[in-house]
Amino acid sequence: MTHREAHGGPDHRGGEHGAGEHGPVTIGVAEHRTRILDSLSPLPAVTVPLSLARDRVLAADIVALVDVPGFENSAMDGYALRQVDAATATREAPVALRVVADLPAGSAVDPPLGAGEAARIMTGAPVPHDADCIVPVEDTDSGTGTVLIFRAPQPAAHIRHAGSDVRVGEAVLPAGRMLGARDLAAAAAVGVRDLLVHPAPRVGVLSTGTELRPAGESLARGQIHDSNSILLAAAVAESGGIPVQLGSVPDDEDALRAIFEQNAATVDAFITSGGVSVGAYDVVKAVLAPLGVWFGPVRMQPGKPQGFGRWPGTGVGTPIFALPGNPVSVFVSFEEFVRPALLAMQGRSDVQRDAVRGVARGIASEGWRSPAGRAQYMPVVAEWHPDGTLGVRPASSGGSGSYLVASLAGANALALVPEAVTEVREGDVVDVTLVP
Ligand SMILES: Nc1nc2c(c(=O)[nH]1)N[C@H]1C(S)=C(S)[C@@H](COP(=O)(O)OP(=O)(O)OC[C@H]3O[C@@H](n4cnc5c(N)ncnc54)[C@H](O)[C@@H]3O)O[C@H]1N2
Ligand code: MOO
Repeated sequence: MTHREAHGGPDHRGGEHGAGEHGPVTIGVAEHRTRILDSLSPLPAVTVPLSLARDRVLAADIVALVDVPGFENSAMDGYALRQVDAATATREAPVALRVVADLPAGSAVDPPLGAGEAARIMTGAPVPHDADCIVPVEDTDSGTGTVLIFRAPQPAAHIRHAGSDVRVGEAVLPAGRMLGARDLAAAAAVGVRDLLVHPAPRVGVLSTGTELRPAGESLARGQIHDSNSILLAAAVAESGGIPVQLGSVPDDEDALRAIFEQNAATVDAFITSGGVSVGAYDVVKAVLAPLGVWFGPVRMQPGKPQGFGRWPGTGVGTPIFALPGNPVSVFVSFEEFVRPALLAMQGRSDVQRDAVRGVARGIASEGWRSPAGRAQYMPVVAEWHPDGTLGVRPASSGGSGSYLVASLAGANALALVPEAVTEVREGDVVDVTLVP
């Protein structure tokens, strides 16, 4: 089956200085993200115990401090013996050997074995130097004084050799790796206790708006529940950061300034929402723009008004992501700018999610519209169809409306409609990013 690419309308405008519907639009999504990433470095590495290293990124290569296995040991519960002593053994004509030692895992004993002698041995116990094979207990009568061997062993059977997994000094984990369960197990096995990693960024999350009330509180006319700080804190945690809830401030410049001042020394970044557009009460912009924080429209929908810069302080200052107030805009902005930035601060190089190809399906015949000259991020439901294609349809009949916060929860992906494309029709192919 072939599908059309989603297509541009006659009025499409792209390019560095294309115009959106509401005045000049001068910067694209990729350029804004690149500027952010270029201005950030991984947080200085710290030493942590293995128990605190999961999901952290290694800042230095790990090499083995010990051989793994550290010594020749048995792969089976059974008997350690000399292979020549049991070379003729069959079930009909078993070989009898004298059991001269009993070796559980952890035993330090190295019993001498003479001709016709065996040691009972458990999985993981060191193989006596005089033995050259293990006979599994299933091939014996399990005797403790004398044992009958029912099957001739192969040379070196069931022995795990020292260093056969990794040798002292060999590379085990490279710097830059995000540590998962298997990595931590490997580090522990090769003798490492503490690791040098990039720490989790502490991220101050702040909502702005006099209309905001905490979740669950009753609302007077004009008031809404603050959902952005809830979304952002959870998204920070999902991205490996430590959210620090700084609450919500009314549209008051002094109150906002005080929050930045009080917290700049103890967080690695701030994320604000609201107050960045062109309204009369856009306090975030009012407080930060004079300090050199960049504000401007990005060619995207939703998420057009963006700010990024630093709160001045020690060193280069504390990065601030000033996101627009609309909840869907907040989510899309986090995905496109903040998440990559937080991953980069953690030392990750793979900071963007992979896109997959989807096919617009089950959408009204007129399709969905996308603004000319802005990349559209449409919250969609993406699901596999029996023909093997990934079907994609908007999660809400309201499309990419940036206030549709409840419907956003029903999406499992964002469809990316390029700047030049003004309409997506049934059957069109679109890029899709699956989101948590
Ligand atoms: N004349 C213009 N008006 C607007 C423009 C424009 O270009 N010209 N852009 C629109 C776009 S696009 C967006 S996005 C918003 C961004 O505005 P702000 O960042 O200044 O955000 P606010 O005005 O403070 O809030 C917008 C919207 O979001 C709601 N909100 C705010 N904070 C929260 C929160 N914590 N939880 C839930 N909802 C929140 C707020 O009540 C507003 O409804 O500007 C457009 N206007
Ligand atoms: O760009 Mo605004 O973020 O659409 O609602």
